[in-house]
Amino acid sequence: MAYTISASGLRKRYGDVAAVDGVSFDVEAGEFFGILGPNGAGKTTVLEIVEGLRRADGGEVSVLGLPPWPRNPRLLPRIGVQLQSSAFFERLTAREQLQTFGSLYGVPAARADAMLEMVGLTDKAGVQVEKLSGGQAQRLSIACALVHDPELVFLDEPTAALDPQARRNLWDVLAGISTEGRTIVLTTHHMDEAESLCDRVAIMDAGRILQLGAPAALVRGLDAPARVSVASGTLPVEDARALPAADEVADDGVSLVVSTRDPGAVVAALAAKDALAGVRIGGATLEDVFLELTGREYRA
Ligand SMILES: Nc1ncnc2c1ncn2[C@@H]1O[C@H](COP(=O)(O)OP(=O)(O)OP(=O)(O)O)[C@@H](O)[C@H]1O
Repeated sequence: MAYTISASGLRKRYGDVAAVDGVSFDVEAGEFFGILGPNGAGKTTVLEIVEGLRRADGGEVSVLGLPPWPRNPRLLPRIGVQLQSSAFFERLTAREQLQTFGSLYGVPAARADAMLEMVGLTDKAGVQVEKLSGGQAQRLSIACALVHDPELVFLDEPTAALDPQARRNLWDVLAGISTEGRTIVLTTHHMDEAESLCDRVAIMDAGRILQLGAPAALVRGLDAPARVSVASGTLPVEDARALPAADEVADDGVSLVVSTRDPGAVVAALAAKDALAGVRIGGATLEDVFLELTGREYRA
């Protein structure tokens, strides 16, 4: 099968730092693919190599069947790139900014308004870019990356520095653009973002891919216990330890948390004791996968 992106054995070194240390992955057409990892993991460097912005020291990469390096003009109309720091013309309005980008690709000026609507910025069409909020500017930069209707889109930490609500709004936009067979590659250091948006994720750390797969498959592969929590003081810790199917119990003064492989049995036993105040049940997450892989807390 012809992959939209095929990378094998990519390497890039900056002085003593092996920023990318043998990275291989394939992305299928129409996939929403995430590269997930903490700061400095090498995500941006991988993306830049694939985009044709940076030359690898070693390895092979093909994008839409073509080598991206040396910079390949035939690829440019087919890919959209949203960089971490967007270079806007600050005095232009949001609409003018999009029209300017679009004109580089021969896109009709009218498309600017359709793009503004897609990212929820119609009411900001006449506002100068320098007056947009961080979240609005991020949405505009995504619209700029999409103005020429590329079949493959790269988004480098599109929700960085956004508040939780703006992040959620942007997730809706990103889920929306992942249609019509478009392929999206996104880097993020938010586990929940990758879990919610991506068909498959590559978890990177220190220049390597540690694990690659569908988020749910990675989490299921862990076979990690679920956590049932109730408000602290709802029942004594000793009683919680005696519950059927309780593996571990911890009480931090706010919540009493029972780790278990059988959350149904724990909840039923708590119900029988009338001890369900503030009950919550949580399964393992990608964060647990990262912890398992690296033996340490995730450092975003
Ligand atoms: N132009 C450069 N010159 C020297 N070192 C660099 C350069 N770009 C990146 N590095 C180093 O390479 C490593 C990987 O950086 P990279 O930006 O690819 O990571 P990242 O996962 O994208 O991080 P972040 O989440 O902070 O963007 C880091 O140690 C970084 O300091």
